[in-house]
Amino acid sequence: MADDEQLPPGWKKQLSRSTGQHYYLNIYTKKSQWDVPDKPAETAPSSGPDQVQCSHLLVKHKDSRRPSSWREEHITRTKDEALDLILSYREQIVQGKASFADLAQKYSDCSSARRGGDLGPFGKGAMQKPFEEASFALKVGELSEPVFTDSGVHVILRTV
Ligand SMILES: O=C(CCc1ccccc1)N[C@H](Cc1nc2ccccc2[nH]1)C(=O)O
Repeated sequence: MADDEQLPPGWKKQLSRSTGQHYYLNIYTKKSQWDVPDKPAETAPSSGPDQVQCSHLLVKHKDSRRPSSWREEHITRTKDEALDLILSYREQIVQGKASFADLAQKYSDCSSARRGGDLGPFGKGAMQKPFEEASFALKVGELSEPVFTDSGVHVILRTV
């Protein structure tokens, strides 16, 4: 049975009062495990990447923060109509009938349209919260569900 001194750094051997079995406590995260640890205790739960890179397709509506874009000087569609458009674009992308970059370039109401929707790398605090939370929740290559911000309705593709 490994004693504390033989354990990798950051672990403490404990005795379970309920089962009489030994378990191992990570002294940093306070997480415990039954198996004898074979590597140093992680010092903090992994908090994910500092930055992500995403492309997005934005459809604005009459209640958007700035209901104007390179495509349309005065945007009058409703939020529901914007959502319907985003869902139709998303469906075309999922079915492989069009590429994300093509549709963003043609239809996005954001100036990033000229780059196929690419926003470049960004960290936390750079974008409106709903957009940030959706972006950081995506895996690389994953497409978001519709995301609502003050700018309008987005679909987001995480690229890096
Ligand atoms: O704020 C911008 C520029 C965004 C941008 C960032 C980096 C590179 C290129 C563009 N455009 C807004 C529309 C808009 N609102 C957004 C909210 C979150 C992410 C991208 C967004 N785009 C607008 O045009 O009203």
